[in-house]
Amino acid sequence: MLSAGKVVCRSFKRVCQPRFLSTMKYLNQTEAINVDVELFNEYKFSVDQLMELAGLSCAHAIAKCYSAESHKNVLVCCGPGNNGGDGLVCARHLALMNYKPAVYYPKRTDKELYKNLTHQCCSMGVEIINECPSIDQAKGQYSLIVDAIFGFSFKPPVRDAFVPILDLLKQSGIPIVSVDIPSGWHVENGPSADDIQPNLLISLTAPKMCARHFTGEYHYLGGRFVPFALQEKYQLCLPPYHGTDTCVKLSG
Ligand SMILES: NC(=O)C1=CN([C@@H]2O[C@H](COP(=O)(O)OP(=O)(O)OC[C@H]3O[C@@H](n4cnc5c(N)ncnc54)[C@H](O)[C@@H]3O)[C@@H](O)[C@H]2O)[C@H](O)CC1
Ligand SMILES: [K+]
Repeated sequence: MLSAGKVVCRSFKRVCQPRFLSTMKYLNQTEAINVDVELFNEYKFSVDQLMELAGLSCAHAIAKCYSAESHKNVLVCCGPGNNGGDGLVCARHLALMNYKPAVYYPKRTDKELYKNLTHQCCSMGVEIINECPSIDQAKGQYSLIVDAIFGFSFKPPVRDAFVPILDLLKQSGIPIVSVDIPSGWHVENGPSADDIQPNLLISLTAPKMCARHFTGEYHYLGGRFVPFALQEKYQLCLPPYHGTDTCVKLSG
């Protein structure tokens, strides 16, 4: 018999502790890529579908930690891959939730999906800035920075084009929200000494191994789209989402 507060993860043979932190799986880079590939190839999700849910869950996690009243002006930094796409979606939803996001998207991906996401942001009045702001400019204009630069496909070291924006994140002192992976961190081994230190980490699908090194204020899980059979196959032992929530607090 189970003691109070313990829960069997659906049909797993494992018992998860309250808040699931002790048994929840932290994926290595290959596992993260494999789950992603299965979602697309076996379950036939399109990238647009998952990106929309991922980006929406990020906007919701941000709203739970930083209100639009206290953190209205948000700089959303978008990288060249799907992590950057999550950032574009997140920016659009933040705008709908009464934040005033601005997007910095230095290496734009030449694909229809990314062009459409950028177009949607522009059409909804989200400012797209072309120059990396200086530290003083950023401090004067933004109270929150969303880091959607690199996700689970990042391979160190950071290439030159992204050094200025990562330096800004390291040096401005503005609270950082990292989408899935704190950019620049090794996906499995975590940060080196001078890497960014986000205040909020939003892991998507399931946390990656680097999240064990996260010491910031809030850790959330988003991307509520993983079919139960896939959760079982990878023994993810995810925490239960509450009601209709798109994200769930892991710590903070
Ligand atoms: N199933 C899911 O969990 C979903 C996750 N989503 C998000 O997608 C990213 C992973 O996306 P992917 O396109 O595979 O990779 P990245 O965004 O991490 O970036 C690839 C991009 O970055 C370039 N790059 C890699 N290393 C470097 C480097 N050292 N310097 C500069 N540039 C680098 C590379 O060339 C590519 O252009 C995941 O984390 C989630 O955020 C989906 O949105 C939904 C499904
Ligand atoms: K990121």
